[in-house]
Amino acid sequence: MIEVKHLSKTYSIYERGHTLREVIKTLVHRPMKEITAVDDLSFTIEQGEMVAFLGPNGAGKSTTLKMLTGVLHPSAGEVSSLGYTPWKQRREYVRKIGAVFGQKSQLIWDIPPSDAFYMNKAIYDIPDKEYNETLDELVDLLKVGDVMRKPTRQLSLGERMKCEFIMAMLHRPELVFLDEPTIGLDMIAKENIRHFIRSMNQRKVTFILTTHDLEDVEMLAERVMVINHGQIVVDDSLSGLRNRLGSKKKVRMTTEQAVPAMLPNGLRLLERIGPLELELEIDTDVLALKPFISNFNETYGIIDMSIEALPIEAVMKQLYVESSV
Ligand SMILES: Nc1ncnc2c1ncn2[C@@H]1O[C@H](COP(=O)(O)OP(=O)(O)OP(=O)(O)O)[C@@H](O)[C@H]1O
Repeated sequence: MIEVKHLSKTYSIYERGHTLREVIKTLVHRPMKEITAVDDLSFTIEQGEMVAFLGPNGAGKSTTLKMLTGVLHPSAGEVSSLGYTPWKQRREYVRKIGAVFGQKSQLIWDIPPSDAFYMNKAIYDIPDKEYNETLDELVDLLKVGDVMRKPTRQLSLGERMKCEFIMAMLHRPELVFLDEPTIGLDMIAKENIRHFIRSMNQRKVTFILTTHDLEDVEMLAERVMVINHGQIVVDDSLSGLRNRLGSKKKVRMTTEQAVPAMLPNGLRLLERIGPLELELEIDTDVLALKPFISNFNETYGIIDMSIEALPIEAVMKQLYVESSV
């Protein structure tokens, strides 16, 4: 469905001086500097996949998405998406794709979403029957029957985001790009939006998602692509990514006596919550759970304890750090 081969993007920017002397010098001669935002990316995405595109700030995610949506021309490489070269056949291509940007609205501030939907009907040339059926279905799924008739400016962020999704899905796109789709939403609104995305994905709509919200990733993604410095660091299933932590677990415990800062091999202090309460990371390949528990109980007296797998956040932190050196 999407085939990306050796995709690269280099931005040329003017270098600015730091000192007044340098700034004056650059008024006469402005030296150029090149920034490689995307560096030789190759991957394929099949129909019906739900892929999270992750990476630290400045990793090259937005630049990649802009090339995949056809907004930006690459410096090198090829993309075939739904049979189109996005930046060359943009007019035809945008009829097949949808996009929701958490930080950018596609609705019009002073008019109700229902009117904006009708404008999209005209833009995409959607036949009456198809439009009415799709709208009824989406309104029902997202429960925005009354909301969509109020001017957009009067809507809460959660209500507006639901309408943004309707706007993006009305022409029944096969492929949808989501950029931070749940940013700023409360827990209930996030869950509603995630539920909607999942139900569309069950109907074989392909989603490519970029987010810094790892809960979005845990709740939605099946495949995770991590990029840093414009290159793919990891391309794996969500469970495969979790397994990378393998034998590491998070232990939270309250003891009768304070645990000192110096810890045996295989243990790492994550957080000291109180004088007698702390969170540790244990690598069970180095230190097995059984001797760790009996040893700690004998020495410090365990009052309370919980052990759980490290969250995806820990994997990501490790990956970002490793790929930055
Ligand atoms: N229009 C531009 N001109 C020059 N440099 C740019 C431009 N857009 C992005 N960059 C640079 O390219 C690199 C990648 O930026 P990009 O916006 O793709 O990262 P990102 O992964 O989306 O980051 P974030 O998570 O912060 O949105 C950064 O170093 C950025 O400064």
